[in-house]
Amino acid sequence: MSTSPTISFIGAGNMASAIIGGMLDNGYKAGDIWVSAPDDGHLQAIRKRFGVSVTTDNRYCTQQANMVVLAVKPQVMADVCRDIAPVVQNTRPLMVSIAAGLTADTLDEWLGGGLPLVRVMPNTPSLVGKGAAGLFANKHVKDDQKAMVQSVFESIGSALWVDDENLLHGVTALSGSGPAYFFLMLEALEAAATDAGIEPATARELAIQTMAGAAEMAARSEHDPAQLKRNVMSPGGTTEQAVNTFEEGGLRELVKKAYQAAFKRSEVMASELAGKQ
Ligand SMILES: NC(=O)C1=CN([C@@H]2O[C@H](COP(=O)(O)OP(=O)(O)OC[C@H]3O[C@@H](n4cnc5c(N)ncnc54)[C@H](OP(=O)(O)O)[C@@H]3O)[C@@H](O)[C@H]2O)C=CC1
Ligand SMILES: O=C(O)[C@@H]1CCC=N1
Repeated sequence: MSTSPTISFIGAGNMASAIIGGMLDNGYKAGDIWVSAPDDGHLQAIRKRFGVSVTTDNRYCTQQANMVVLAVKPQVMADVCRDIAPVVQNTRPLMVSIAAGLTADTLDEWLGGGLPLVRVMPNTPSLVGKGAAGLFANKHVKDDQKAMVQSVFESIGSALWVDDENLLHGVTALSGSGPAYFFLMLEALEAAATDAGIEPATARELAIQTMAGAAEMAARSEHDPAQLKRNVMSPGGTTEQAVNTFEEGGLRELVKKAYQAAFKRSEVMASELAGKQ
């Protein structure tokens, strides 16, 4: 990390906690991080857990920072942005939104206009340094500001830029929502193995280690996932039976439908919330 910006998070929920936890494990200092949210009890828990500075005052939190991360639900974003607009129009920090759906133009309008703004679609594995984030910069963002936000998200995983903002719908449906798809797979595998008599704790550990091992292999291997799958499928063996069952049950089509449902929801949120007063 070349610089040490002060970074303020507006919102202290699942995603802010995941990003902050990952940053602190990867070289960022608690003293450079501020967090604001309405519930002081919740904030005190965050302060104890991470040692960051906290306040219930979004404007005060915003004022401290070179980089302000908007980490509230899309539905409250308009009110939050309008409230801090006078501050950011004065201090002109780099604004970063991690909200699903909301476009850079909509956010910039709520913030009073003309601000450098990066939209990031991160995911919760950021907490363990294994995040995957897609990033889009509006036209006001300078190269050093791009480097600043990239440095934050690279400290907690992969950070890849897209040059067309519409592609963030596709990133949201892939890596933003994606951890939930794999958690669902873990739940289902664990349940099947437990039904077959394996102790729940044993089933969970074997399932998790298998998923982590498969992901690590896919990341490191020169082969594509299809080949890696074939390498497990001995002709006439057990895996073939399971994979055929998935294929006959329409797993690929189901995954595509699920992906498209998430994509569509991101688009709908963008257009519904753009008109919010
Ligand atoms: N969860 C995920 O996997 C991902 C989420 N996102 C995006 O991240 C954003 C946050 O999601 P997530 O962390 O899951 O949501 P959470 O509900 O966990 O957190 C929302 C936070 O916003 C705070 N908040 C509510 N109103 C205000 C306000 N007026 N001012 C300041 N803070 C406020 C809440 O405060 P309090 O603590 O007091 O209740 C809470 O801390 C969303 O926009 C979502 O689209 C993006 C990628 C992945
Ligand atoms: O479900 C959501 O809307 C957010 C965005 C991606 C992951 N969680």
